[in-house]
Amino acid sequence: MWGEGFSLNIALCVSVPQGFRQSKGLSLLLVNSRINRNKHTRIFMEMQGNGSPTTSNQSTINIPHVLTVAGSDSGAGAGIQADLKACAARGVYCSTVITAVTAQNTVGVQGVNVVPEDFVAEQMKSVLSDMHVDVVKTGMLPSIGIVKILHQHLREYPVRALVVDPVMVSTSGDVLAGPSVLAGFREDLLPMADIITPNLKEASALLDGVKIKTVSDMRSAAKLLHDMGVRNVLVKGGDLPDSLDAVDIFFDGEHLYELRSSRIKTRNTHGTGCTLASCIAAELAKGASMLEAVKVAKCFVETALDYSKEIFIGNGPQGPFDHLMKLKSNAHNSGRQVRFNPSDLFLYAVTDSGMNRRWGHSISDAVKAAVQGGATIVQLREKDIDTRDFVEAAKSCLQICRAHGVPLLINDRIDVALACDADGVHIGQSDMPAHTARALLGPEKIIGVSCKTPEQAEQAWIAGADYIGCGGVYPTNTKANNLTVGLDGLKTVCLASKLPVVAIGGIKVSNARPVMEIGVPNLKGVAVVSAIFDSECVLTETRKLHAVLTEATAAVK
Ligand SMILES: Cc1ncc(COP(=O)(O)OP(=O)(O)O)c(N)n1
Ligand SMILES: Cc1nc(C(=O)O)sc1CCOP(=O)(O)O
Ligand SMILES: [Mg+2]
Repeated sequence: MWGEGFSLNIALCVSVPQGFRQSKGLSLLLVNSRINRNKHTRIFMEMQGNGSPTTSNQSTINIPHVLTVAGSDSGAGAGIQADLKACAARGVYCSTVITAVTAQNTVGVQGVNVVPEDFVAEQMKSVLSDMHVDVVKTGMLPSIGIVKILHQHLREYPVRALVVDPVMVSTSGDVLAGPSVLAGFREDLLPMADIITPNLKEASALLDGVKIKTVSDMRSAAKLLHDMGVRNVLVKGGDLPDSLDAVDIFFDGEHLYELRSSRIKTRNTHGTGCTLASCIAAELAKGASMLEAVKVAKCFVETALDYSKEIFIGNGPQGPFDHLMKLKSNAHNSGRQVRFNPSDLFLYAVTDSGMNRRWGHSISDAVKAAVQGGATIVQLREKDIDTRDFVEAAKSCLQICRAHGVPLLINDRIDVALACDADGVHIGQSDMPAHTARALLGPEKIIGVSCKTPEQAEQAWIAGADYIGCGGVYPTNTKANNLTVGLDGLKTVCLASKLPVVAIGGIKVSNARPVMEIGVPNLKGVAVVSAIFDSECVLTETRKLHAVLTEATAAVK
């Protein structure tokens, strides 16, 4: 509370992304924290009773924040309640502006009570004038007046992104926003929105009743909606007749992406639209790119539907699903704020038990030295170790990596990754298929796939991988019978890949530079085994390689 005798902490973001508001008159000090991976490091400035700010060293975690502007669903499957659960499941704070209160259950909507416009405005002001909101997500906007109020507030309090779910008709077929609101969407919200996520009926309504019956119609609709001023469009094809897959079309103004996932057979689909949009907002708030946010959101919804396909709540035709089931069944706290940052691939250290034995290093000592020397990601590639020992070694390495904010991946062994709650896995073309690994690990974990061709890179992307490893760039003795693709092969794969790439195979201090100099932006770094682990002093060798990579990267820029 403000006032005499009270001490108040005001947290300020140090790295202020584009569009973020900054409080006036308070200076910013950078507190560097590698653990706080989304860089929203904060400092506290204590406002004493006399109002004069004094700095303290206290640093806090800035939880990414989504504000949802939507209607309440008494059955809690959709609306504000779904948004809150989705954001909680994605580790994001969610504040709420309630636009309408609906009496609703699994049968349908029994009543709607629209909140007076003045009071919607008051809620918006309360949140936006006080809290640091990263992303606003909209759901049910029942009147054009409310759309206008939202538009005014977003102009006054700009946020980093606006996600618009143009809710018009409930899944039960009840009207939640009449045709008069369409004008508000077209004139005010779409030109401001970073993404709009209509289903087929909503896309059709926004496009004056145009018929959308096929994937090809969805593609045209996405382009037409983009022409209305919105930066990205996701047309959801859940209602597409005769489709075995759930097909969505994503258009970013340049590329059209067909995002397919398997259709989960369940009655519990109430609230999937709200959840998807909230998940997109949550991922954007955490710093993801739009395509990445959409892919994670789709994967989250698919996983949540799958996990809750047998639950039974209510007696109507459409039940809610459980957003937190995945969390409950996998109740680890990963301690990582951001799931994957491609720049983590910069210096990728891959362990080898033979080399560690040769030099008398334990796995965890070797990993510690690599991380201290500047490794930005670690993979445990232990081909000849008992599973029990592997899990134990992985747990100790995880502690080391977490302390340095470095992700730890497990090679080949999804079971070991799950057992120790590693940050992800790396798998090859003959290991478990990437889409199966994704289904087992859920949307949070990092998945890397070895690829030697553009086709494999495309498959990895479709399967939901986060990055690809491409090699052998040079001949290597570490992996038997490995095909060398060379620098040219690496470049071809990088150019074709929609995912970030790390180069691997025979890379060392003396030849790393030409790899980084191939000049393709999605080549993010090199993965090495012998260059650092086949040595007495892993720390020194890692430092040397880090220096070479840093120099080469600076030269390329
Ligand atoms: C980063 C990275 N890239 C490629 C590989 C090779 O994986 P894979 O083809 O499955 O071969 P093994 O390493 O399992 O022998 C990798 N491990 N890491
Ligand atoms: C594990 C691995 N995968 C490769 C691939 O081409 O996919 S090459 C490789 C071995 C890399 O070891 P070093 O750095 O000692 O050459
Ligand atoms: Mg493998």
